[in-house]
Amino acid sequence: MTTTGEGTDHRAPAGPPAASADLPAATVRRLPEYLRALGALSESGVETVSSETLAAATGVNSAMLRKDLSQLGASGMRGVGYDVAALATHIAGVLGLTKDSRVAIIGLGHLGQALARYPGFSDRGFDIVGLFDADPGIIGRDLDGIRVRDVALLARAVRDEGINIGVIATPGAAAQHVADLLVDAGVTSILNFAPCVLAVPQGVVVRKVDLAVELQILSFHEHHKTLGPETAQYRRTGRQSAGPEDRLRRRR
Ligand SMILES: NC(=O)c1ccc[n+]([C@@H]2O[C@H](COP(=O)([O-])OP(=O)(O)OC[C@H]3O[C@@H](n4cnc5c(N)ncnc54)[C@H](O)[C@@H]3O)[C@@H](O)[C@H]2O)c1
Repeated sequence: MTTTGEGTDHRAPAGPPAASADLPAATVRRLPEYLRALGALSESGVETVSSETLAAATGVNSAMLRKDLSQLGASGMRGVGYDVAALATHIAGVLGLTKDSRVAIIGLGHLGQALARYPGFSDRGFDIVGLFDADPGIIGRDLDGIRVRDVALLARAVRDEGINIGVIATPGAAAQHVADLLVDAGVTSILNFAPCVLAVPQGVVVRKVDLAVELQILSFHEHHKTLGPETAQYRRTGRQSAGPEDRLRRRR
């Protein structure tokens, strides 16, 4: 048996998670990271892992990781650690990854084609089964064995082929129309890359991905790291104090 980490303190969870639908959103956001780290450990032949090692592999502190896992129903046992395979199965169950998802990408331009060709989705149980576009110059193209179809055929494909996740990679102006097509066909999970807010009925979950927003957040941290602690008041109140402005002017 291979174990990583000293001072192990938890074992694999037993039984189904209690009320996983009520998990805090922040915990849910961390679960895929735990799963990824557990997958890497498993591939290296590691069978048990301490909370400290798993926390280090996922970039969270170990107290938070233990709290997250206890909310999933993980029980702890000193000196044993988490069973890697059992914990991975448990988290996959909470995330609903026990059956493969069937994904359609709509909009096969620069981004859509990159997503369609990325092999990492199927490794994690997301099978890309449908590619749809509105441009006759793109419809009919073969992308790694999948033919791009006319978006007019989307609704029928959703019903006939069990597509349950739609990925929107069209320009913003077309995104709401595409979302409407997906929802009308019965899709209740949408990943939206277009820079717009989608209106969807209750019960439909939309996750928005915006790398520009992530870059802006990075920029914020970089900016305030450079300016130092004087900016704390600005961060708290939104009012610019004289200090950072002066320092900025000195740097220009
Ligand atoms: N979220 C992010 O981080 C991120 C990053 C890059 C791009 N984007 C966004 O992703 C989207 C795609 O970007 P891109 O660079 O690939 O654009 P692109 O112009 O290269 O591709 C867009 C594709 O959508 C297709 N399309 C247009 N209307 C359609 C419709 N009604 N139905 C089906 N297909 C339709 C076009 O024919 C084209 O193939 C844009 O909205 C862009 O702003 C987001």
